[in-house]
Amino acid sequence: MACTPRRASVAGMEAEYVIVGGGSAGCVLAARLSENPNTSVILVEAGGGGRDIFIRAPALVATMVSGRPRINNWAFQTVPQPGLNGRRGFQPRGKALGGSSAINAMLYVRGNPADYDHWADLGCDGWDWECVKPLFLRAEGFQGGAGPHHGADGPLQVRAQSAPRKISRAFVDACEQCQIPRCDDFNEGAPDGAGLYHVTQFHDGPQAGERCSVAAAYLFPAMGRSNLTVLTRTLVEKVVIEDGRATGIKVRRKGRRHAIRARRDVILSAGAFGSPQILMLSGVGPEDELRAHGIDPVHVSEGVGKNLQDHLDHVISYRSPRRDVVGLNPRGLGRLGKAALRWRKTGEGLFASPMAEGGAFLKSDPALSHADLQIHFVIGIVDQHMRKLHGADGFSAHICALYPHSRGEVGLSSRRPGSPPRIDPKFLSDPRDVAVMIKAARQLDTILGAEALAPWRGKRLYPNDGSDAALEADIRARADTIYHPVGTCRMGDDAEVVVAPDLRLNGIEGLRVVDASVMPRIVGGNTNAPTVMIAEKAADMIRAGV
Ligand SMILES: Cc1cc2nc3c(=O)[nH]c(=O)nc-3n(C[C@H](O)[C@H](O)[C@H](O)COP(=O)(O)OP(=O)(O)OC[C@H]3O[C@@H](n4cnc5c(N)ncnc54)[C@H](O)[C@@H]3O)c2cc1C
Repeated sequence: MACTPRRASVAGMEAEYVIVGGGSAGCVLAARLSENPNTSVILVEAGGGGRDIFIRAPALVATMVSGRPRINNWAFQTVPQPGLNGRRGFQPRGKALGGSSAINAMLYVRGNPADYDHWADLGCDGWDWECVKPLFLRAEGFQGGAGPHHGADGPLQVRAQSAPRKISRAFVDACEQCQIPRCDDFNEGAPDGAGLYHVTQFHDGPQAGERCSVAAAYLFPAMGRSNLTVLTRTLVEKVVIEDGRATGIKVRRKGRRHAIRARRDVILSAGAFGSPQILMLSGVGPEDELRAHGIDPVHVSEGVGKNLQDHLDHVISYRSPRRDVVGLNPRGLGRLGKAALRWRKTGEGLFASPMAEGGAFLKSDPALSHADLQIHFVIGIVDQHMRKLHGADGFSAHICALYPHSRGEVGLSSRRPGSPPRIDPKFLSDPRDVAVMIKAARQLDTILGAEALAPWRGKRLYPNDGSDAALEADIRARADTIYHPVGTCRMGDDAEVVVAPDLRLNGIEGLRVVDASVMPRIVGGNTNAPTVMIAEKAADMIRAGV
């Protein structure tokens, strides 16, 4: 396996393509570009190898997300959010090969076809649904076989959950009792209704039951190629730009600085926080932000770091008298222990669960043309991203507004590479988002109060009287991200965009951004599959010389 070279020196390394960040997008690019034996690729990742048990065992996601301790997680914080009573939000991000797909909930959702048509309307030629749908299908290895809405031969293994808990089915029944129709597949056209999520999990071969991170899907099978070098535990500090052209990167590895040259392109795939941060550290970004940190502008691009969009999420939790849910108490931990042993033998059972088993797409207003809210139904109590632990057995349901109007930004907290970016989502800064979240919280309340969930319902955490004022207060006191930051290197064709629809950086040769940061507008669903699609399309364009 040609992973981190043991003896070869990093100094003096060069390749045609140098990819920064081995996350969802970076792994797709490294694998696709190195399919051509006549080209060479170096992939540089700050985190580790992405193969440990925390990543492979789906249920262990709970130990990574909280960032306490930091396992494969950058565990960023936002600046205080006035919309959230001045609280700092928490922003987990994957730090390992696989990136955030190594610590995510594995939910496979593409969003609404109309989202991509809207991208095209925003000046992203070639990114409408008709153009991108085949790329989703090419990426997918669906257990249920190929069909009009699924691909079966792609690297990303996708399956229906093998053994969802009874309570998740009861959640779907509860939705039906609230006139939300049943939906068997959220990826058959526009998602609408309640059902069980499909997951990016191996269904085939010796890894069956393990998480299928994008590294496991695309990169690991390609690591034997002699034209692909993968450097882990290597921090990219900046892009080197000479005479208006990106010629390579500066990295820090084992305490030493090195330069790596790119003969053709440097490709930034460091995610919605990492990519704008690296651009700014390289002198590319808003002039005031650069000068405030003593960085001489190499190229002023006011859009870098702007347009941050994320799904703000409100969660309601109940204790449960039943034992067929997850609880962090001696009996619950005993059940998890048994489930771990079963999973090791069979790849099945509670340890294979994404925890967020059930879901729904619904409308905050019946007059809307499509769903603008999404629910994640979780089989245990989740409070503050698992940073506040409860011993009781229980369940939680999250609801988020899919199309927020608030726009935030990413900047620098320091000019020192390795320091965290300044993240300001500006949650609820647009009052329209407050109104939608109040409606969302009320709908979730009604669903969780439905008859189907009665056997599981115990005492509710954080009860309120259900008035607008009480719901708003609860949202401002507790809501936070559901982990979908995008948009900070926006693609499009107007003067403020960071990248053109070919994902080349406007104003600098030989530099592209390929990751969730290029989305001009957040999609109405989870963001991993869309990011994989973006990287598949980027690989096509790069190979075609676009
Ligand atoms: C807890 C959590 C749960 C989620 N659940 C889901 C889900 O169930 N379904 C879904 O579809 N989406 C989910 N998401 C979102 C989804 O995983 C992300 O949108 C997607 O992975 C983003 O891909 P990316 O390539 O843009 O960035 P990432 O995958 O985050 O990759 C960026 C990579 O760059 C590396 N990097 C950053 N800076 C540097 C640097 N300076 N030098 C070197 N390397 C660097 C990082 O370590 C990382 O590996 C979740 C995310 C999180 C955090």
